[in-house]
Amino acid sequence: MKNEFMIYKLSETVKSTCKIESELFEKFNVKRGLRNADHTGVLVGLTTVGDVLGYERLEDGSLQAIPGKLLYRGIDIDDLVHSIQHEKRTGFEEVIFLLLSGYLPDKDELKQFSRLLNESMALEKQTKMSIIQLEGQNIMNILARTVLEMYTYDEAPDDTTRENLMRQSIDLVAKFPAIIAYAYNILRHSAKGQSLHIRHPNENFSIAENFLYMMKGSNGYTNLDVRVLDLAMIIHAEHGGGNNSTFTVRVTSSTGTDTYSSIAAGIGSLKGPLHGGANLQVCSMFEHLKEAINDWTDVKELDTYLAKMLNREAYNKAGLIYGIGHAVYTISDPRASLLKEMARDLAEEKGRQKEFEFLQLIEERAINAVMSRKGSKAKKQVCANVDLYSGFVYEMIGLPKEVYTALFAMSRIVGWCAHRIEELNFDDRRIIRPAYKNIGDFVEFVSLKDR
Ligand SMILES: CC(=O)SCCNC(=O)CCNC(=O)[C@H](O)C(C)(C)COP(=O)(O)OP(=O)(O)OC[C@H]1O[C@@H](n2cnc3c(N)ncnc32)[C@H](O)[C@@H]1OP(=O)(O)O
Ligand SMILES: O=C([O-])CC(=O)C(=O)O
Repeated sequence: MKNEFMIYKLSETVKSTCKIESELFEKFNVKRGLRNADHTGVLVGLTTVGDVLGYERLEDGSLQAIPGKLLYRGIDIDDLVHSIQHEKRTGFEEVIFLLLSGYLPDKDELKQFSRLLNESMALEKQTKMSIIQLEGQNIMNILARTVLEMYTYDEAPDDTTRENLMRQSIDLVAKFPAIIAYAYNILRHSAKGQSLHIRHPNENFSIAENFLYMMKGSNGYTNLDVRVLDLAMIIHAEHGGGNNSTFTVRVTSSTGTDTYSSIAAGIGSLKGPLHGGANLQVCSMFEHLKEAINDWTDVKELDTYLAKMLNREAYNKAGLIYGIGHAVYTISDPRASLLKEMARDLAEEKGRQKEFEFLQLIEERAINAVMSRKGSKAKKQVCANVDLYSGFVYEMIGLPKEVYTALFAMSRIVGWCAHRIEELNFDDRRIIRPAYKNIGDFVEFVSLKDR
């Protein structure tokens, strides 16, 4: 038997071994996707890091949809972003401080903390060499592998004391930009034959500026690009304990494993097209719709096409419209609204209003398409999520699509670390270990000679 046939034969068995009747989930009261019947999440933990609000529970137990709110250590991100924007400065460093420590730094603390971050940004020679050797296509996989390798260069990799966790967290947050920028430059060099630049991070730059500098060199970006990237990073930094990647970090942390193993698992989760990888999916979908729709203002033409997409007849036949829908948010995702504001302003500046307006129309008609498809059975309102406008914003500041999901990781590493520290430091903590009911039959063992 050829190896291919053996693989085919084994994979055919999956048809029956993975078949689980839908009714059984209800019969055994299984919360599919850890979700209650009304689509709200099953409560599995308590946190003080972030809060994600999309609905209110009324006294009679029913749900009331509300405009989305996101709090970082109790502070509304709308307020954080708007005040930093108003002051025309960068603020990611103070958000890192806030999320890791629980309070906003004063001027001296921020200065010292920023210096500590800057001093930790450069990569070890060995790490640089192994990124060069990897030269892979997917930067998320290179990031995960590099993080796992950082274990080797850490003198106390398995130490889970508070101080060591904080040191490792700061180190990871500081090093992600260089890992991602180097991985991209090596990819560009090997895949597109362009000159290879490995720029040393500048100790006087913010994280956002350092990333742009390491990606593109000092003449490759403007002050506005730095501020836009900084705000986008603030917006993506944290999203409660229940989002798939943070929960993955909390689940793995609950075993007491090392920081690098746990963060690499979070990166793997974030890469998925239903989670952080959706920002890349939105870009491909937007490119596709720009081609497929003749008149970008024709609502009927777009509606017909979106209905085909939901019917699995068009685009990638997944039946999804990327950048739409959220497990918690109903009326709006506050981050999508902030990114949309940024996209509108940038589009005006860069003369790309037509594309912005088309994306905005896609948002409106896609929400309508998903809701109409559900009709009276719709349990929940859908809205645009954080991934709908982020890629368009990144593209307008000249960043290549290969780094979009990695940029999400470059921000969310902060939330992951804050949650890991919490998971390992509250009293009465316990390994996370839910249950799966086995619905298979009991089978008698048959010895090899009798099979
Ligand atoms: C950073 C982030 O992770 S943000 C999310 C990024 N992901 C995407 O943009 C991918 C597209 N969106 C989706 O797949 C989903 O909306 C998710 C995965 C984000 C959330 O999924 P869920 O929590 O299961 O959504 P929710 O419970 O609100 O589902 C409501 C219904 O609308 C449907 N729906 C929700 N979003 C979409 C969508 N974008 N396209 C088609 N149908 C959708 C769901 O299939 C569900 O149908 P069902 O009741 O028959 O199961
Ligand atoms: O909360 C979620 O399920 C996904 C999300 O938006 C995020 O992690 O930013």
